[in-house]
Amino acid sequence: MQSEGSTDGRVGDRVLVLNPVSGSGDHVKEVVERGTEHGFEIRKTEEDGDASRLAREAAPDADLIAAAGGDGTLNGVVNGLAAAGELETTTLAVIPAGTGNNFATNIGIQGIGHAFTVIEAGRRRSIDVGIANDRIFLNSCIGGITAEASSKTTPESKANLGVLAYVKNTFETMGSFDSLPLRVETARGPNGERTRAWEGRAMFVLIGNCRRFTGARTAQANVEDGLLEVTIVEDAAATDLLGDAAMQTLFGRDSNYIVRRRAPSLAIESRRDSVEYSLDGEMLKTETLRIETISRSLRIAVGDDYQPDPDDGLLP
Ligand SMILES: Nc1ncnc2c1ncn2[C@@H]1O[C@H](COP(=O)(O)OP(=O)(O)OP(=O)(O)O)[C@@H](O)[C@H]1O
Repeated sequence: MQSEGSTDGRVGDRVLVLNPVSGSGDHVKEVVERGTEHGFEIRKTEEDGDASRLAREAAPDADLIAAAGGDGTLNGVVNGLAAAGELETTTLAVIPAGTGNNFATNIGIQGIGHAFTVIEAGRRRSIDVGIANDRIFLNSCIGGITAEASSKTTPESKANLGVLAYVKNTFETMGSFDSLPLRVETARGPNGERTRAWEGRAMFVLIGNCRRFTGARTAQANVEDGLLEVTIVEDAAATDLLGDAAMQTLFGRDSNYIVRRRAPSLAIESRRDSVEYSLDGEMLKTETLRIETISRSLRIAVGDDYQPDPDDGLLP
């Protein structure tokens, strides 16, 4: 671990966890300069797992932890806060320095400079986080995406399409895709009684905490309602899934292949082998996945464009 901006070796009130290789890797100088100016102690990640470890170590003493990197770095930092038991007591700031920066966009943060303006002057909100088995996700948990496809997604494609890029990429890299025999049980009430079940062959299961995947009126879901947006993409072997138009058909509001639910918790069971899930881009392999939200549990600095209820005032 390298540390900059520290005067006495103790963790300061403000700690910035910096991934120096995320995105195109040209953000380091600006983040270090601005971070130091704003009183942050800077800790750079050196390998996988560092974002979580550094955040966990810093959380007991820090009031504010900033994550500079992409969605993966942010995911690590939030998991570190949770591991330290400081999810609700340490404020998180997001400095977008990744490829897609999906989460930063969702909370109204438009760039590195803007992130520091938000840190000093922006609102604080308490938002929901998702937990899949014992791991936290902020944006999404996606089943049916392989690590191979995830790693081959190009930066351009990620920036333009977000999660759809992963879906499209899976088809492009694999040629064909063996759908997953799954049972998905969603709960209706917050106390977890599972009331609805779907069973069949799914190509993908997408669980969104704060981002609408498709057919969306807005780019952001409600991140303070204690609900997850569940989208099951049923096997559609006959469809040509490679074109953008076909993707639109597949994900459009009226598609026959899509099952949509909103639920505070759910369980996904594989009827065959383990399934690979992507949690904000970080992979997890398991046969059974239990997912729930912890409502309004993460205190976070948000930009002016962030809307607590993005549907408010829109026609149904
Ligand atoms: N110093 C480092 N050298 C190499 N890899 C690193 C280093 N620090 C972190 N990593 C790796 O970076 C990955 C996280 O990257 P991150 O998701 O933040 O950026 P990105 O992929 O460019 O952006 P996005 O997820 O927004 O598309 C983690 O898998 C982690 O293992």
